[in-house]
Amino acid sequence: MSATVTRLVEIRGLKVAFDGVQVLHGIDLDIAKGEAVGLVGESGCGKSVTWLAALGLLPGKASVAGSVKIQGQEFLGAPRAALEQIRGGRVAMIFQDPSSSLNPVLTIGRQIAEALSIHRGLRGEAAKVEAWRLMDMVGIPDVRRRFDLYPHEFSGGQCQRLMIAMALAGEPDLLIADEPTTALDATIQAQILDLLISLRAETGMATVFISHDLGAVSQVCERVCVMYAGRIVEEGTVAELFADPRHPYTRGLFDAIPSIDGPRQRLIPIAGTVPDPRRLPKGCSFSPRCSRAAEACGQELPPLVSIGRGRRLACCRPVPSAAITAETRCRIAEGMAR
Ligand SMILES: Nc1ncnc2c1ncn2[C@@H]1O[C@H](COP(=O)(O)OP(=O)(O)OP(=O)(O)O)[C@@H](O)[C@H]1O
Repeated sequence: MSATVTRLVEIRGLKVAFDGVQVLHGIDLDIAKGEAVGLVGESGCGKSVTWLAALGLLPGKASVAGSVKIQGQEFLGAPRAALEQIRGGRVAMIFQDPSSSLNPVLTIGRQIAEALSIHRGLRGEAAKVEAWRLMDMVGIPDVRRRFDLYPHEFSGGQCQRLMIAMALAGEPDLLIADEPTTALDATIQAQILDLLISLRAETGMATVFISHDLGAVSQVCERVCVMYAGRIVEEGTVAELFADPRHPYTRGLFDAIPSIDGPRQRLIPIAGTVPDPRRLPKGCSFSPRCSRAAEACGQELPPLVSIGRGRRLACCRPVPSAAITAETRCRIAEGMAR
């Protein structure tokens, strides 16, 4: 975990339930200033809910407990006005489908200018000039003309760039990018990843990158948290985790990366599916799918414990370090290089 002095976000014991069904079981997570952290795991593991809960964006039926401090200020249960001031300002979030977040009946320029007015008090010509600068910064060509276009006049990749421009309007300390490239084709995905990397270098903002794609995470992030069934099960720097994944689930995610090397290497999907939060198995939630599970794994829930500086693991029978096969290493290297 990061030193207190550089801590931007401190999440402790974050729990979420919908209609009495618990989907998040006590997340502890720190983000340091300027750091890029990836959250990976299969669909339904709780990656999005973690951040929607942290930012007070879940629907009213959700019950949320724990503590979320951003720059030392408690976020959970804070008055609505305080939340709104921080959201979109010091903390911004972008989503998978930019077209659903952009207003189709307002020009792009007006939407960015509005964000600048709310978060930085800019109006008129000053807002326009700053909007041009932001559009240019995210790689939109011919910004003066395009300022007056509507969202449908931009491609999917450009709409994601524009969403990022709007997110930057509040000069955020933290950008949460929830599957920002999933809806885009491979070439555009790579361009958006490059953009996120260069913007972080330029602005110094911290980034949380939520993704199924371990390769993309390795490009954008320094640290990764692997989530399963509403819990963090493994955490480490990209270098450590990719060289030595200890949780059988993390290892399974690596084995399930499609190989670009054709049929010579088989993709090995993780057997079974993420459990329904209403019917979580006893003990370790991953144990019914785990090839290493022993009897004890179905009895006791392994706590998330530190196994080294910045490294955490929740597993009774971790993969021995030496057990990573050459084939898995090859997949990992391919994933990182992509
Ligand atoms: N509004 C909601 N009402 C009820 N259950 C919800 C709601 N939002 C999320 N959930 C449940 O919470 C759990 C975690 O969902 P979440 O969206 O965080 O998963 P995820 O890991 O982000 O998956 P994906 O990659 O598909 O977005 C899932 O079981 C999901 O069905």
